[in-house]
Amino acid sequence: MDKTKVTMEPKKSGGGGGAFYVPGNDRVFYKPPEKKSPFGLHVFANANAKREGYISERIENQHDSSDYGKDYYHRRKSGGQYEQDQCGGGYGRKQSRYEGSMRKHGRSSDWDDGRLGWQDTPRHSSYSNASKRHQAGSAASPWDFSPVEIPSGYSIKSSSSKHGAGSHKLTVYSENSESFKDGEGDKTDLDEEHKYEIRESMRQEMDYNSDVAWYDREEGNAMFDTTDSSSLFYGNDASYQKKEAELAKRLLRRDGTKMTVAWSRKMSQLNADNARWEDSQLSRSGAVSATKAQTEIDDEEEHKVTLLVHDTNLKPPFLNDSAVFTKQAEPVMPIKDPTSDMAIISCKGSALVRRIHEKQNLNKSRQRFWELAGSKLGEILGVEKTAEQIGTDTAATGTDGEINFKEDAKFKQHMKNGEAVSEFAKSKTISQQRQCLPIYSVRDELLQVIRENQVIVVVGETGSGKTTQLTQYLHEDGYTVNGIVACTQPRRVAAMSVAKRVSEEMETELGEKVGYAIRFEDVTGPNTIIKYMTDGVLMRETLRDSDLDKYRVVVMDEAHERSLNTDVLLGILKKVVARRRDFKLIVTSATLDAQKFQTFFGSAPIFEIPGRTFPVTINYNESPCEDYVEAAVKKAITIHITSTHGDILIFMTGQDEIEAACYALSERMEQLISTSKNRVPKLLILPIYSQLPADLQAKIFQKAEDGVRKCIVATNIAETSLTVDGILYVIDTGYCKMKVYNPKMCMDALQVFPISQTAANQRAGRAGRTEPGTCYRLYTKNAYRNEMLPNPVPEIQRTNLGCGCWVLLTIRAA
Ligand SMILES: Nc1ncnc2c1ncn2[C@@H]1O[C@H](COP(=O)(O)OP(=O)(O)OP(=O)(O)O)[C@@H](O)[C@H]1O
Repeated sequence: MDKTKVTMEPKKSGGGGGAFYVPGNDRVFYKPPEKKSPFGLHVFANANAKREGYISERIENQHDSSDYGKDYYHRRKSGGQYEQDQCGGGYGRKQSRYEGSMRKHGRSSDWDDGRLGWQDTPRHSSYSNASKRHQAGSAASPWDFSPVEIPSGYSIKSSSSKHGAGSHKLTVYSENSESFKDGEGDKTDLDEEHKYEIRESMRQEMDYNSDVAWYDREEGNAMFDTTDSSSLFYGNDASYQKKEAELAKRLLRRDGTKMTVAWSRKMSQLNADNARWEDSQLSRSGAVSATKAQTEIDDEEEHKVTLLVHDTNLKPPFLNDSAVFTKQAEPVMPIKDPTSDMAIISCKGSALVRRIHEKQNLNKSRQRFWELAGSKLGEILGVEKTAEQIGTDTAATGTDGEINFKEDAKFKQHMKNGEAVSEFAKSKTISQQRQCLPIYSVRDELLQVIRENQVIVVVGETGSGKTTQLTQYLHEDGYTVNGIVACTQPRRVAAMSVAKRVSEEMETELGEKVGYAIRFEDVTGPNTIIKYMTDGVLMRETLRDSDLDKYRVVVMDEAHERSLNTDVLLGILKKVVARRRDFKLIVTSATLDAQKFQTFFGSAPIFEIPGRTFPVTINYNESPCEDYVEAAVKKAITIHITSTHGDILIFMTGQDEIEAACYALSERMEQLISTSKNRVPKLLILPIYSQLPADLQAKIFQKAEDGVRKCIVATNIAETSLTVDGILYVIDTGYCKMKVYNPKMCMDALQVFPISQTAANQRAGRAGRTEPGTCYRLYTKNAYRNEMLPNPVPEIQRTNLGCGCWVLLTIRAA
């Protein structure tokens, strides 16, 4: 008989764990202080004891352990059914179920073949695996019966080392065991021996496990549902198989394949997230006051670090409601009368724009739906990209595959030499054209005033030659011998186009004697003596060189626009003028509001340029128009049909309106061509706004084909300094977008407002530059006089000054 005697002794070592001592092998096994084990004696014993009414009997006899042992052994001997159930039935099944995990730990021996009754508690890892599996389906613990008070912690000694290290076990003999077939004497001896062994071992193990169960239950752990008769250790085979099937089903995907560990984790995470969301919803709704706190901390949790960031110190003061940084609670509205027709119409916006947007969005989504090229489906079906799509994709990509986002913003490569369109330009040489300008008649007086004064304010009508001629006169008068003559413009397109024109007049390459510098593009060289630039670029240069040493004269053009950069620059240049005696400043303005500049610079002389190149006829609407975009489109079509020649320039407020107007124009032209019996001349529709790529912006300066009329739809970037040869008609809607700072929201907002009278005159001035022109104002004369401000509200009064202040602080620090 292969028998191992096991005796139990009180624990020698402290702590919750115990030592397994195997005599003859002198090997001590540490038993970890586990709280529970589904494989140990306690479970087996408790489950069966409950079935047999053993526990109640045991409680009755707990003061007489020998009797209890006897009773137990007696029943073992006589209760055949019981023995069979334990050794060959229920437990056999249980053992086979967990065989894998046990063998993993090298416990394979003869007691592992299912014949033997029970075995010691598995190691921690197999325990934890099993517990994890059962927690999913179990609601209560098998230790849920009343616990018995017993001393905790015992060590177990094995009386035999026959099975080698690690094969210690408690043995219960089965009926078909060899020992039972031996003689009666042997049997009696064995009975006596096992009476003690079983009584002690059973009691100690059960006591230990009951103790564990007691503490475990207190902690809220539940491994097995004692109320569930189909629980694992109750031996209900059908329900066990059902649970197995459920578990297997849960580990399968919908397509029948097995779940990977990652997927299973994902599912668990998803379930956990859902549960957390439900908890938060419940607590928010007030249905529960708090959720149960997690008391168990697993290994992963231990490694997690929770960072608590207190935002009280990080919150910037301007986000703190208590700090007030402005005394002005209301935004400064650049509007004369908020109840006027124009103000109300500007708030309502254009109905045509809304209609077209809806239509375009619908078309776009349809187009996207059918557009297979470039998509995955397109690749599968072999749909190739069109040349246009490839061009768009690779336009900004350089030879090495790098993306150059600034490439599109460069004007120089797109600007071709201007071809004359008007009779004025065609019939006269450039020098003759220059001599026709109003400024030419006052050239000498002007130069004399400049020689005598350090700061001069020059006022003149649109097209009188301030921008293009003044710089050349200064060059001719010797101001470029030891310095550069700079001319600032509020807008990039103006700086670029004027530089181009002056380089043509001076018969030099753009970038040589005459150049321009705008954001992302510096077309100047070492020989540059006349430099056009945006006011923003000059302001940046003052950060590097506060005295602007390389400049001899600075012409601040279109100062009446009162952009933020212009106003800041005026302040900076005033100091430069004070520091440098050789420096000259000329401020040009299209309005008679020049006294302000005069005063600012300490009674600087104002020089007026009389007259204009060509007259401009102004036409007003008889009544206010509700939809100015619709009215502008109609007016353009009317001009196109009724007039013989001359290009059209329409002013809109922004990109969305421009796109809508271009769409409506092309749609109506198509209708016109298809319905008209007479031949309708072509209309070339050209949008221009600041966000448009430079190549498309440059198109407005190119001559259209013969017999084709250009119709430019622009924002106010075409309002000043721009000369497009051939423009005879200007359609002025009377509105523009302006940035206004809202102190309540602490943000700038871009809103549509009626323009000022000065701006209206500037718009009209885009016609009549190379031949007499007409301006159609889509508002009444009364509105011009009473609903428009005479001058625009300076940007410095209506926008956020954060950026300007930074610049000034930087200059002061430099
Ligand atoms: N690209 C061009 N093609 C043809 N003529 C041009 C061109 N640019 C300027 N001119 C001529 O030069 C004139 C003066 O233009 P300039 O821009 O200097 O006037 P301005 O007084 O600055 O006007 P504004 O204040 O409106 O900018 C124009 O009226 C026009 O006759």
